[in-house]
Amino acid sequence: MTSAPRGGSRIVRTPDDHTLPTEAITFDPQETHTLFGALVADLARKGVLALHLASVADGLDAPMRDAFHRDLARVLATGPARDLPVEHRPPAPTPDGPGTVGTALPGAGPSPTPAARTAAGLAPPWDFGRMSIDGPNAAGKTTLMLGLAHALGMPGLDTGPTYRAVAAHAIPQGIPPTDLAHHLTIVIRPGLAQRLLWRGIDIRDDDLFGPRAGANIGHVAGDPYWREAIRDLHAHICAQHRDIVVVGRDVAPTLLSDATLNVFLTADLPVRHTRRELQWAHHPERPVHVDALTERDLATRAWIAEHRPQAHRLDLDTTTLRIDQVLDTVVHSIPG
Ligand SMILES: Nc1ncnc2c1ncn2[C@@H]1O[C@H](COP(=O)(O)OP(=O)(O)O)[C@@H](O)[C@H]1O
Ligand SMILES: Nc1ccn([C@H]2C[C@H](O)[C@@H](COP(=O)(O)OP(=O)(O)O)O2)c(=O)n1
Repeated sequence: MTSAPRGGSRIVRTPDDHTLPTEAITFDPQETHTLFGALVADLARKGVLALHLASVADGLDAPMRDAFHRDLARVLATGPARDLPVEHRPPAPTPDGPGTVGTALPGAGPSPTPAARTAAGLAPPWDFGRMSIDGPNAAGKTTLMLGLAHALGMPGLDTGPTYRAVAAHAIPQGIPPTDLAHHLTIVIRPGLAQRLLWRGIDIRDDDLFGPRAGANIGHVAGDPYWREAIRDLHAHICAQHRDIVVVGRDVAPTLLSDATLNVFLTADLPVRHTRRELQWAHHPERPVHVDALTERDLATRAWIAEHRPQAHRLDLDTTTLRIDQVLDTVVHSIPG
């Protein structure tokens, strides 16, 4: 299949050794050099600090890391960001430090301003703004979010797992929608995968994709009270971030109607089905469930087309695109 990743999956270890999903970031080693060259050039043009670029390379194996640093050094030597320092590891965010934002985590607070973050060496001097990624299941939304978040040093919020957490925990425990924020904590940090905690304890992926979640997810997604409670929780997080990437099914119309970029991502149904099959190849207990575009997907797509100016929207069919090509296309579509 042409759209299948050719380079194989790699585990990417983030600075605090949090491991991103193996399937999240896939590179074709043959094309690594040009991939990084193009990506780095574009990011450098936009003034991203080298330390964030360097963090992309932290988990790569040696040849790929070398290729990345060669590209980075070349771009920094010749490009607009040549005066910026090259550091190879960003300071690891601490649980209550300025890189952490949660909803109910003790000590968590709003992001500092970009200027304060730049002064602390934590963030790019350039705001990417808020970006949304909507689309049907297995279109590659979460993968794109992780790529953008990791490459740009931005926090990423995946809204789907909140629906799953409600289905796995709140519904079986009889928690009403109005109490959700007392029980569920969402922690997002620049460049790192998000954490969901139920009453302070990390929720395992096996719970999010387990039979209880599967049995209740349809009810949660179809219940306007739950949708409102979940949306409020996510809106609270979005309000704390000037730059963030948010993934879901209706993020553009309900959460980020004035985003820097609203992306609608899709791919043909058989391709999405194959992607999910590959993704769950080592999890035979997880159902491979891929739908045609739902009414909600179509409504979101239509909303973006109707309400967002051309510079702020991207409708991308990824059927024949590799992950790195999707990431590259989106990075090049960020206005500014
Ligand atoms: N462009 C692509 N080509 C091939 N595989 C992809 C592509 N984008 C994502 N994938 C793979 O497809 C699977 C589903 O992607 P995911 O990001 O979880 O989709 P979504 O969040 O839209 O449900 C993952 O295993 C991912 O690695
Ligand atoms: N913004 C959102 C995010 C997810 N949902 C729904 C859609 C799915 O049924 C569940 C789980 O989301 P998830 O992102 O895991 O979806 P898939 O497994 O890709 O179908 O939540 C939603 O209705 N609105």
